[in-house]
Amino acid sequence: MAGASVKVAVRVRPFSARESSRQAKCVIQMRGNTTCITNPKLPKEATKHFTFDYSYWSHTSEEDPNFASQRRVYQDIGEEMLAHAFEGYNVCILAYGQTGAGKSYTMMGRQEPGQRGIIPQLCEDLFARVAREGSPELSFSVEVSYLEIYCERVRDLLNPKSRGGLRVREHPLLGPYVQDLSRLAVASFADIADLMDSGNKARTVAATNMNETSSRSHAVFTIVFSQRRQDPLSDLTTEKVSRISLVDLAGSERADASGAKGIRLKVSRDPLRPPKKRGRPPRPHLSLTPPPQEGANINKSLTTLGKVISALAEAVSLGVTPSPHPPSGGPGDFWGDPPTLPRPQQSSKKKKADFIPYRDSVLTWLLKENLGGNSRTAMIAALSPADSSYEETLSTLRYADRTKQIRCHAVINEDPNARLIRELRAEVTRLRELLSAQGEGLGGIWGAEGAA
Ligand SMILES: Nc1ncnc2c1ncn2[C@@H]1O[C@H](COP(=O)(O)OP(=O)(O)OP(=O)(O)O)[C@@H](O)[C@H]1O
Repeated sequence: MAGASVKVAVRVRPFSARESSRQAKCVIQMRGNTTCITNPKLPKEATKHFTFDYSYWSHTSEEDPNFASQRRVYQDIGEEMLAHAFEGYNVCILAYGQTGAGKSYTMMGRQEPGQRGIIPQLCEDLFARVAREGSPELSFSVEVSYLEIYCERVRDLLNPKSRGGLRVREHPLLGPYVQDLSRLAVASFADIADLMDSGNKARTVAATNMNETSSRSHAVFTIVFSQRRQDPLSDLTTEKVSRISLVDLAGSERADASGAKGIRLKVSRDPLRPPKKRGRPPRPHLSLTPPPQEGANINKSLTTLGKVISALAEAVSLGVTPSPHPPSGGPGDFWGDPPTLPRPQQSSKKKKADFIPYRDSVLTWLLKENLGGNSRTAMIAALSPADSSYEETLSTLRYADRTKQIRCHAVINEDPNARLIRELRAEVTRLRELLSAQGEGLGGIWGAEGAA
């Protein structure tokens, strides 16, 4: 199979209060799937056009027939990805874009009616479908984890005691994972909504020029969804497991553009000292006083993500299938400086394909399978409409354009029994269809003969 391309959507939000107060001009137009951007400093310069799987116009309001609501975005992207998860594929939805462009709104949204984002809608649909399809033969289990990567350190958002610094390790078959990350079983949408809520409250935020509550970290919400089927004919139990990764990336702008330059994590106590009181540590908040640190570190993961995307796109243009499983040689552990892997002699095309720098950041290492590997992946690039953000928005559009070229090679994650039964069932269906087609053909001839 050639593999499926990463689905790419872009979405433009309304003006923020700050942009409106500065009489911002909208530099984005959308027609069908095409997004156009005009340079406000050179309005006579040709408008740049980009075509994506979806271009969502959310700059106006519900009254506008072209307006893309939270529901519409979910129906196009979330529903498709959930259907793939039920088929047994790993799926991933990533939100990318400048600070304040609307990533968290698209992924999480707000509590008010009609404002919920992809993650809560997908979780609700998942449990609704589980309730509809569950039977004595088919049972489901759902587990969730929620982590943030802040300054290349992983923190468990579902463990009130976690202060970051969890190790990322590699399982020989299952790939990279976070050691000691909580994975909590949930039985209903209410359970998952509670966890989401407490995880969101624990995220590292800061006020920036672009966004009053800017998420400064990359947040990865993962649902491990298992389907166990008892086959009544063979009496075999088969299992399919899919991993649903929902990722809200930190703002992609240069640190100085957001005003985030010169800020760093400020917690109300020394993070190396044990907490005095029991319970959740205070929510990390950033202040503008201490020396710079954050920008470079956040950008390490984002810069590497950009390099991974470029390398994957280049590999596709060279006609090479890159492997997210490069020749192993380093330790199965990623903490601190990534190991340098010894590389065997290979053709220059193959070399290029293996130079996908997944290991250069925690984010890309954890999302390795979702970027060109065993996953169905979608990216939503959030755009600011304002002329003041022109450069950043153009760079987001170019990033999204490159992402379109990536192909993933998803397989159904099932045990060998499940695969055998599924293949035999498909074979039976194929033979039945063949027989009935031949029967119809013969019936047609006989019918014609009978009529003669
Ligand atoms: N499509 C939209 N419709 C209405 N409001 C929106 C939309 N997109 C974003 N907003 C609002 O704009 C503000 C910034 O959005 P959001 O927090 O989602 O940005 P972000 O890209 O996640 O930023 P950061 O990287 O700083 O966390 C929020 O108040 C959000 O509610």
